[in-house]
Amino acid sequence: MTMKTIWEHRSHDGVQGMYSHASGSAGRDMAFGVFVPDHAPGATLPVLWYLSGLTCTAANVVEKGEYRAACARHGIILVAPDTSPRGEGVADDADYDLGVGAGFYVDATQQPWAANYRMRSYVEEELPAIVRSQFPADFARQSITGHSMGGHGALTIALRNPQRFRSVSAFAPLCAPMQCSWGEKAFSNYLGTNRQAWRPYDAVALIEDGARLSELLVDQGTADQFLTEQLKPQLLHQACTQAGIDATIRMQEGYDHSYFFISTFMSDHVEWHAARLKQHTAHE
Ligand SMILES: N[C@@H](CCC(=O)N[C@@H](CS)C(=O)NCC(=O)O)C(=O)O
Repeated sequence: MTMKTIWEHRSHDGVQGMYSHASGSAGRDMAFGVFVPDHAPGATLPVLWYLSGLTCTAANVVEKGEYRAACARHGIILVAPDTSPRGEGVADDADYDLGVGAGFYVDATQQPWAANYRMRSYVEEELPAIVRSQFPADFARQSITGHSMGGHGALTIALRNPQRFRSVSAFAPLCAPMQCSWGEKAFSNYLGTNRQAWRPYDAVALIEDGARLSELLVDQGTADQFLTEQLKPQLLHQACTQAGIDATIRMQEGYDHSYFFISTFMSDHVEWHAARLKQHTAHE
């Protein structure tokens, strides 16, 4: 496996880089961002995964997420994957909510998507192996967060892999994609019409089916234009209450769906994860 450095810049007492590699899951080169705070020679640092939303590349959060000062303060590596395969020959759609920029963190089973749209395998398996081999990452200490479609990705990946992540949070996540038009459109195209096959990709359905976390943190703007039709935090709240999951869902007055909202609460999230990443567990 060869990783290429696209660029690196010193920033906030660390190095922000953009890298790429030939991905087996996506069948194309995939770019991803990594911020590594300064650290002692030989030391390894905990990892926070950040999954992005519709229309994003790995660059949006790197440019507008404002996470570096908090990550440097807490000694946390942040990894930002792309949201879909892209490039010549990759299936696409004219709409922004399907195809390139809209991978939904699923492994597609339907044509024409199945060949390249394997973002579940990419984010859960392939990219972690690369990060582990190329960066000073302590994989015993991982947390995950994301925005919108990426918040859906973070919640569902954490619910499916509770032993792997110390903590999960999200900014304006799609809480129940099976119950909104973005999710229904994506899942019927990528996964087919059998809704049972959608359930491993829906946070509320996963909780209804028995997946458990001890806690989660969500920030949601009240002026978010997608709140009512797509995001539906009340469904996550209900599911968590019934399942005994300690869900902190903070409605933030006047904030919209943009990176102006995300960057406002980013340091809160990094700090929340840092507190959990620093705790010692029984097997340490
Ligand atoms: N393009 C869509 C909105 C897509 C959108 O808001 N994407 C969010 C994630 S769901 C985003 O982060 N966009 C990129 C950015 O703001 O940098 C529209 O016109 O309604």
